[in-house]
Amino acid sequence: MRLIIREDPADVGEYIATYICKRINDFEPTASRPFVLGLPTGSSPIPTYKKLIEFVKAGNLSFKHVVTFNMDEYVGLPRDHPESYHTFMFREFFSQVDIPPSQVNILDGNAEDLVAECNAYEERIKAHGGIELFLGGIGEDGHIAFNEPGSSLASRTRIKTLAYDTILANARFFNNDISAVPRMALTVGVATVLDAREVVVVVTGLRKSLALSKAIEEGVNHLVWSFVL
Ligand SMILES: N[C@@H]1[C@@H](O)[C@H](O)[C@@H](COP(=O)(O)O)O[C@@H]1O
Repeated sequence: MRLIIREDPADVGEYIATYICKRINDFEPTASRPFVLGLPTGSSPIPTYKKLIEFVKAGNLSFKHVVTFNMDEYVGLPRDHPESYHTFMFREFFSQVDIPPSQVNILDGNAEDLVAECNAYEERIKAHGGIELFLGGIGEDGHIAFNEPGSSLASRTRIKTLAYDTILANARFFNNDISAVPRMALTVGVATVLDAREVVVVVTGLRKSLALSKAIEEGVNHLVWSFVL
């Protein structure tokens, strides 16, 4: 694991976006050999998305041959709800870069059979040869994607009930109305993330300092995310 410290969220975004840009360009993706990129939602990756958009607009990066897999999605929230992760991703990123929508993969939290949806997602990742680089964020309680504390390190894409702390933290996106926050989500598992050839986790803000210190200073642990990364 490498810990890279930058001055503020904008610098973090610039560093990560520059890194992802280089990884994609060095990979020289084509239609038959696309770059497979895992992506998160949340406020932490927004500066990275902003920079990546700038690189695309400046002609230094293209998502034409990139296939993306998002980490998670709420269960039962309409796809066009302003806080669904579908809406978030298209608003903050996909609509502003040249990625063909057919190359975007996001879990469907309204699928009739949620278990089948999760299993099919794992299969789709496998069919693409696995994820080259998984960008992730963490919650204040140390979760990655929606793998709440206690999630198995061997976990795969599945349905998860959100921890109360996560519901509280995410209420800020639902007019601070706790009852409006979905109780369940579909999420890639810890093992799904770890299978990626490279994982980059963006951690910004004082609220994440305890989770980060545990990741850096303590051992591998299923109670606080990705300590394995
Ligand atoms: N499921 C998402 C996580 O994937 C994300 O990492 C976390 C942190 O969000 P933020 O970056 O806004 O702190 O929020 C949600 O719980």
